[in-house]
Amino acid sequence: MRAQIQKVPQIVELLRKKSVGLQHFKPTSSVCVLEEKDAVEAAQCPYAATKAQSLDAIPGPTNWPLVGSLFQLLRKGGLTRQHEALIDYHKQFGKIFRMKLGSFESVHIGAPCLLEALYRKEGSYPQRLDIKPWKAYRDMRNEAYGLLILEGEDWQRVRSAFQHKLMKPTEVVKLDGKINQVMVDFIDRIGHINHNGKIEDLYFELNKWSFETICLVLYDKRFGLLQEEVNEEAMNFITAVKTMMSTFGMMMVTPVELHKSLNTKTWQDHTAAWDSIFSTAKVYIDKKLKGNASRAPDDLIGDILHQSRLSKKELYAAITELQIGGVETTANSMLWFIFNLSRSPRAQKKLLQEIRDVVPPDQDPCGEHIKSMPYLKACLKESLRLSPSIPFTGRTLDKDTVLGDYAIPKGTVLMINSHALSSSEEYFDDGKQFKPERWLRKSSTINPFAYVPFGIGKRMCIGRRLAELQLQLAMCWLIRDYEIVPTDDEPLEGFWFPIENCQLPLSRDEDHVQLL
Ligand code: HEM
Repeated sequence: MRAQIQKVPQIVELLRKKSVGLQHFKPTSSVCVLEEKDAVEAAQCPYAATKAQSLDAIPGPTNWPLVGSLFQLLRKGGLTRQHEALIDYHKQFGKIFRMKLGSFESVHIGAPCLLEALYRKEGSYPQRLDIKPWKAYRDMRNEAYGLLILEGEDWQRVRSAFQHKLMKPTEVVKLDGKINQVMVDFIDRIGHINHNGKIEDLYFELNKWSFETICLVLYDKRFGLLQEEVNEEAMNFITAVKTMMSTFGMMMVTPVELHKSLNTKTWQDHTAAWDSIFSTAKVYIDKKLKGNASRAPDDLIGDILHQSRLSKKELYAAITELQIGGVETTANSMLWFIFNLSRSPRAQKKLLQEIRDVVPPDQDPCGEHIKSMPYLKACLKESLRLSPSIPFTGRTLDKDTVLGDYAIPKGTVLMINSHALSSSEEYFDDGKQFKPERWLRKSSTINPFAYVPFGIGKRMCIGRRLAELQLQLAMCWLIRDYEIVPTDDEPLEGFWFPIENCQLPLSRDEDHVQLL
């Protein structure tokens, strides 16, 4: 099956199957969670302005009428290279700068100290930035909002319904069986689809893997995406998610009302995609609601449906957004995890040793094993630091707030530039290098506010623990059977935003193929 897919970094790895000695060659971006403990231990923000200046005093790039810095950003490579432009702007304007892109104005922060100040002043219902295109669709179709776009007490109500089951490690670990069910198929598929060590589009395969996993967790439904013949319903579903994701960026920087009133192609595609997503999701959520009397121990969503007082409409929106939140982010993180290990044979060897020490050869890796694998955790952390799949998150200030030297008024959108923070040599020694050991040092000097791949505070990623378990288990399965070897040492071009209709067949590079 061939499909259209986003552009992927030029990653080509050679995977050698250790068990049979056959040569397999396969081709190919938490907050992490700032743990409460870390936050407490973190140094207090060293500065708070005695005499704060106004918002207008914050430096920033060109601000032309109507377009702001849009053309400048386009010249720097456009939305797909935004993360690099942000690093450049921080170098040019300092830890805080102000930028306008079309109608979207924001203040960018790129210093742990400013992030800490923001974290400590966080209210009960932190707001992210408004995703207007999503809200416009829901309002038009009279659908509810989910966690990604909800605000205030409604957000907290829905968040609490999911928080316990999704953020508690002892609950999430119960999902290892479902994750492994999909992994068995994924490993099998890799074995089948690599031809002379070449897999045409690993990123697409990883998207199908993450899609299949999150759907099994949320809807208890296997879509068969990793089978030879993928059914139409599944393809339509995955295509709709991709179309929805690839059409909303444009409507973030140009008024969505305009798109709606002119019925632009972007708006039409966006709404058609949401229609398709909702209609499919509703079928499976309804099935779960009907058959919810007897639940398996790993039926996380069944338990939530049973216990929560959310309306059906709220459940549709919340579960659909969990799915949206979990596909691309996890696939992208896995791709980068593979890539980073491909360029660090030493780390890979150490990781293989840890896996062999902990997982008996006749057993599948499971959640319990992961608990005894500090090196695996460090490798994932380091990969997310170097290559976070989401380069920034946002907050809309719900009160006037002093950050550093500036008094920033209520309503201002703040962008937390997590990628700029975690890739900075200022906060990470040898910051451009993949060094998992940095996370294992006894006396670590890493500022926890410099590493936030899953966001921060009350609004941080609710799928973090599930994603981490999924990524760690997947890497165990892969490393146990394969050696990941880079076939080139070309510098990478990272990406974070979907590019439509871009197929990137990865070709075998004879110079770099490593033969057994
Ligand atoms: C490696 C994978 C993932 C990464 C890097 C990631 C990253 C993020 C980030 C940066 C945020 C914004 C947090 C903030 O503003 O402070 C977020 C929010 C969110 N994520 Fe994830 N995520 C991942 C996986 C998942 C998964 C698997 C799910 C679903 C189970 C998910 C669901 C969500 C939801 C619903 C939110 C909004 C939470 C709220 O506002 O209450 N994410 N994620």
